[in-house]
Amino acid sequence: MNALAATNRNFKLASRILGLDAKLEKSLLIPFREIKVECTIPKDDGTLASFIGFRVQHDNSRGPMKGGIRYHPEVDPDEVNALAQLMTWKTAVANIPYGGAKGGIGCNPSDLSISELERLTRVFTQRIHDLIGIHTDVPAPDMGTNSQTMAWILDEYSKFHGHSPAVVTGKPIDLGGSLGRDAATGRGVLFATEALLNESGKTISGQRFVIQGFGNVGSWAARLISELGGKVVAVSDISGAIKNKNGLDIDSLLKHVQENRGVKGFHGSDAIDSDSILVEDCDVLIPAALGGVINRENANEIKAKYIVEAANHPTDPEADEILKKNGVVILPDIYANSGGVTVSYFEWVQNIQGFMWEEERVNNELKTYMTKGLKNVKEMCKTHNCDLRMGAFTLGLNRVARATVLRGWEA
Ligand SMILES: NC(=O)C1=CN([C@@H]2O[C@H](COP(=O)(O)OP(=O)(O)OC[C@H]3O[C@@H](n4cnc5c(N)ncnc54)[C@H](O)[C@@H]3O)[C@@H](O)[C@H]2O)C=CC1
Ligand SMILES: O=C(O)CCC(=O)C(=O)O
Repeated sequence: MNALAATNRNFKLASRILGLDAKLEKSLLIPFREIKVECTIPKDDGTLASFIGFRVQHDNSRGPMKGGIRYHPEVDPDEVNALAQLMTWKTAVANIPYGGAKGGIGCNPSDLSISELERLTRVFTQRIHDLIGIHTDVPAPDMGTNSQTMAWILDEYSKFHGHSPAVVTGKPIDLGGSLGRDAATGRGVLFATEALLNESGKTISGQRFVIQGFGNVGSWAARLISELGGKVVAVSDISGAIKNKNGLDIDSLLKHVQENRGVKGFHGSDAIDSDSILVEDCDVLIPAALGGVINRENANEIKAKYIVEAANHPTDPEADEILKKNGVVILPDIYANSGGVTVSYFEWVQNIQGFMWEEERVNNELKTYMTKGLKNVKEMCKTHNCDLRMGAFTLGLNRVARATVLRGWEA
């Protein structure tokens, strides 16, 4: 199922559970604004290359719209729409004062040089600069982008609007980034997993983890899990998949990835088929790469007892049903990966205050938000007798619906 159809389906299920009025439901579903821009750059060899950039601003009833920018060949309008909508529910689940947005450029960043990426980012920023802003829409990194990308956006935006560090988050520390933002999504995944396991008397240590994706989110999750004694038994990235049933040495793997640009060929492991990563034997499966990877084709083969959705929309609704029947517990994306946007919020607050927090404060506040988030989601599950995904969706929708109704529609 396509990402937007899947997201809309979850939205509608949650809306029915809450008994939302049909007109309010329609108003919440339609995005506030969809932007599509042409970005042409000269390549290093002098030839021209054209790309399409998107920014979908889904909802701003609870505050400025917030969400990452993705550089990936599969970026398309439906996917960006779905991701923007998910950001609206995610910021509401986290209870931070934002709405939702997402952007992206259909490109393969590994085919572009650093200077080509810089030109592309600057052209994209020129096209959208008057539609983003500190109190309107605040971008951040996502797949294929990083703190350097945010630095270029900050610089280009500031040419039009004056020095504006709070216009993006996830930027380098030297430009007003927050300590702890780089690790925040992975750390949030760790806190979420810990909170879930603790409910049944389990801890990270002693559990076996499989992680799909070894970029920002997957590698930080792996590092923090192994620091707490969790065994990461298999990981994959675009280069391939590897396994060691006794647990991978994550510190050595991080060095290997830096030197070889991928997990493939890591000496302390055996190579496995990339497609089999999701069905490897483990206690906790963490998808931390693309959307839609858990679907009706592989759901019945999944051996994990828990799935913690570090990626956005990794699980198709059809797979959700199969996994529920098989007793697999899923921590949904709009809660499980909210650590990134939560620390983005701390970064924005620090920029506005002009006061930098210690990393310990950032991490402690993040733990408080993640723990409270699960408690709030579970309360909704109890009230509406539903699973964790619907608990999170009803929590997010209810908060956004209340804000929308309170603001009213007077023209
Ligand atoms: N960066 C952030 O703060 C947040 C990211 N996310 C989500 O987490 C996921 C990962 O994002 P990042 O780590 O930031 O991206 P990244 O670009 O740093 O890393 C992506 C990783 O996925 C791997 N990958 C790509 N295609 C793959 C495939 N077909 N099979 C296996 N691995 C593949 C890449 O090789 C890389 O290791 C995305 O779904 C993103 O939307 C969610 C919340 C916040
Ligand atoms: O940090 C942010 O503002 C957004 C991160 C993001 O794109 C996401 O949570 O999917």
